[in-house]
Amino acid sequence: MPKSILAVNAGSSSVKITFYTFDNPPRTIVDAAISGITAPPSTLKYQAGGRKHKEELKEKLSTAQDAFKYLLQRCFSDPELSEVASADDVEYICHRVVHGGDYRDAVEINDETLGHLKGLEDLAPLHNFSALEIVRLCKSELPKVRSITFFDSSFHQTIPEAVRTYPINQEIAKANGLRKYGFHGISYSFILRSVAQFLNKPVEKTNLIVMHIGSGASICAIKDGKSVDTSMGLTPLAGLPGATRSGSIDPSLVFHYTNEAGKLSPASTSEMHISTAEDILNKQSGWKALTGTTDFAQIAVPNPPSEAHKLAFDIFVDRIQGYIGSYYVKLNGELDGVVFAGGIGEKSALLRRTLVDKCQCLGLAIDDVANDKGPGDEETVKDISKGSGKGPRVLICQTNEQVVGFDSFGGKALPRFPKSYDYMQDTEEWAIDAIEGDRLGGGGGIEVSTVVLGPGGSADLQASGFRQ
Ligand SMILES: Nc1ncnc2c1ncn2[C@@H]1O[C@H](COP(=O)(O)OP(=O)(O)O)[C@@H](O)[C@H]1O
Ligand SMILES: CC(=O)OP(=O)(O)O
Ligand SMILES: [Mg+2]
Repeated sequence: MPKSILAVNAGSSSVKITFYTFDNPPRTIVDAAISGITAPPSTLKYQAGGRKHKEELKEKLSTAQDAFKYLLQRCFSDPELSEVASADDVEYICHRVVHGGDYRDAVEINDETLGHLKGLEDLAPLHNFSALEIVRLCKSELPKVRSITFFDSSFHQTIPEAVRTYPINQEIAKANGLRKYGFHGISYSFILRSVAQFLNKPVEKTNLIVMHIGSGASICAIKDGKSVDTSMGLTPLAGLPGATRSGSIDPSLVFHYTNEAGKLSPASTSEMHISTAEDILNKQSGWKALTGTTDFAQIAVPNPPSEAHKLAFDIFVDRIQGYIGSYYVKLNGELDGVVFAGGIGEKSALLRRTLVDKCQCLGLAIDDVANDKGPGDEETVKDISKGSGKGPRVLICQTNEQVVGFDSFGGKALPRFPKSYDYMQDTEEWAIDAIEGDRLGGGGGIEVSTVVLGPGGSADLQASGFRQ
């Protein structure tokens, strides 16, 4: 029986896994997620074929590793899932890792790469630690399955030097890797391809301002298909506020907030170190600190339940508006579209309308009916602009961080795809572009093997190829 690909997305409080077939396009075999790991009881969502299931779990799952083991067992023991009955049915495990440091491409896990990634753990403690715990678990307990890590930061390697450099002592900055990295890149890469295809434009001629706004929120300026700036920085804390994150603040604020700022937080473990300041700004700020809820659906309502809820909404709108203005100028006003994505971006019609109204001077306008309706289940990109096509489009994109792009896995042949380049001739133009693209590190004489997982219906393998 052909083997499957397992995609894993370990967040700070949730773990999501999806098994895909190797078909073209790939079929989702099963989608399973556990949320609320840090705030029990945990909730399981499970979807396989036509079966959908949600339950509160009695089991105490306090770490991402526990949640991953539980999910894996649940899938392997499902009698209706003959395709994934054990680890023998899995060829690759593709992990979303938020911080990839200087890695431009996805990497296969071995002792060397794992050692390097361990060195980055402290830079994204809320994210990398849980992802790498799962990578380590896979390495020890599923040793025959190859693990490949895909980085949120890779997409932003194109950010120019003046944008990514902090004006601090450069020797110290270089020695410690202190620069802007940017995150949510797996999502931005999916959105870029989906939107370019939707607008019928080549990726490398597409200019967008994209918002990935969920419980972690960021915004990205994309010029000619490349990230030129993004709001997150050295860590995912910078930029926009989020469910529990402050976003950008005056850095000296922490020393006025508490004189314990530099001490280790009680949340630290022997392997994971978080300072008190990091803990406060990452986990005890944002909507939660302002309103008591981390659920933006309770904040983005026409009649907010309190002044604090209204303030939280206004703060978010203000910060996003500031970035849109700045990025519009950075893109020289040459903008194809403004894209809303992520849990809030995809679901909050109120936030979209408020923001677009505030950005009217840039030529943005929204169609209220289309905006209120939002995208259908199968609609990856939806145009909600008003007017006949003049001015930048206002779009919603239902992003997908599970469908990681193998396109950046340059320089290594994936044995499951020993197909010739011909295999791709009938695929979408953009997929071929991606194979040819410079981010692949491909080109004359270098062996490149690529599987581009991209948009289109239910999110999908668009092409696979192999080139000498
Ligand atoms: N209808 C809605 N209006 C506003 N926010 C919403 C709505 N539905 C969900 N959300 C918010 O989306 C966020 C989750 O976004 P998501 O991108 O899925 O999260 P994560 O960053 O955890 O991956 C939560 O803050 C949730 O409250
Ligand atoms: C990078 C980041 O903030 O990720 P998430 O939105 O999943 O927390
Ligand atoms: Mg997210």
